[in-house]
Amino acid sequence: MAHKLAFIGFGVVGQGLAEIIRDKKEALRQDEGFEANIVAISDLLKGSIYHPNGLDIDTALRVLRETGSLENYPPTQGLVTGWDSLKTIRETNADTIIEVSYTDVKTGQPAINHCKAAFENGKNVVMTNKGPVALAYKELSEIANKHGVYWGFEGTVMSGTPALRMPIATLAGNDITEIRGILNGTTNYILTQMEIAGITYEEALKEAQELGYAEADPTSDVEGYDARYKIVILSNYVMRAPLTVEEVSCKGITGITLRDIETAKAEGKRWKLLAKARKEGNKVIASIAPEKVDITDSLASISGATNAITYKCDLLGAVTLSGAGAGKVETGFSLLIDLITIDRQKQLVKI
Ligand SMILES: NC(=O)C1=CN([C@@H]2O[C@H](COP(=O)(O)OP(=O)(O)OC[C@H]3O[C@@H](n4cnc5c(N)ncnc54)[C@H](OP(=O)(O)O)[C@@H]3O)[C@@H](O)[C@H]2O)C=CC1
Ligand SMILES: N[C@@H](CC=O)C(=O)O
Repeated sequence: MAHKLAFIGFGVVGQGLAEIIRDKKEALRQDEGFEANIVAISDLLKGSIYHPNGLDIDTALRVLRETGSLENYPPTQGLVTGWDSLKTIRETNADTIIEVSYTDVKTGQPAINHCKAAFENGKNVVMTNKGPVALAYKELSEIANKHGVYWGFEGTVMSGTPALRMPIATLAGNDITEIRGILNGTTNYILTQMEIAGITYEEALKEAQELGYAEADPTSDVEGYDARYKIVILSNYVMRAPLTVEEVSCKGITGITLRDIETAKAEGKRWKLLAKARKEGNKVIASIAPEKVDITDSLASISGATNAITYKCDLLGAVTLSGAGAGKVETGFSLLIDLITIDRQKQLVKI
């Protein structure tokens, strides 16, 4: 049966998923038996539309592109406009909420309340918003379990690259004792462009924003807060070890100048914003900080918005995964794989 989707937020990532569903509709139906009907979109400034029978994706994207407001969608019998996020979550006929609003680095709100409202109304949530997972993982997963619904958040770490699903599914049985990686696409893009293209920090940041990599407030990227959320998610979900945001020391890349980059280059080194977590007994020690890594270090060659992560496993040794860390289609894909997972789990239940 087709998923009925309601989008909360319709910026870069939301539109990325909508385009994938539109463009790969036939292939997804044939190859995966996957079908999705977008019934609602609720966005803070771009407006809100709901039709219980479904919206035409192409029309919604075109109307938004041409007029700036979803509410200029052609009026049809049954079309509702103006519902806010909570009303959309509670009162539409959607079975799954796509939560792609801003990540709030202090409170995680209103996305935490969006998740609660969805779960309490028997709806699945798939999201790329990191706040709820970093700040309320235990509480929200308990509520989701209690209501028998699915909570997917693959895209919260390394966009569509399976940084969460891969270790949980295929490294199961290992104790992951250490994680080291580049977990923010914007800062890696900035550092790469400063070195390779010789452009300034400000120019590189502007490019990262134009390419859809940066957070709505890029302070989160450049001060390391985004990577801090991601290492907290990895610790709680992948290492199964409690870690809070306050316990992670955090330094960003704002102090790094073109001159620092040139000096590192002359020394055979390269600046990278590294995220690290290491188990020590029952505790995890974690940090976010820029480091000059040797050019021979496997992370030195990770460039642009690409990210990489090494999991140190007790049975398998070090396993490294690299791939997209940000981007419209890449992160849209992370939502798609969570939706496909819902279908696969339903199939398993049937068997
Ligand atoms: N871009 C990327 O590569 C990645 C992003 N993410 C995460 O995915 C999420 C979405 O990112 P992205 O699409 O790039 O961000 P954008 O800023 O492009 O889009 C976010 C959208 O959410 C809307 N919004 C904010 N608050 C609310 C609310 N309360 N109710 C309804 N809509 C709301 C905004 O509305 P408006 O602008 O109209 O005010 C905006 O359209 C973020 O949490 C981000 O951290 C995760 C991985 C990668
Ligand atoms: N702003 C983030 C987006 C993905 O999480 C980044 O640049 O990595």
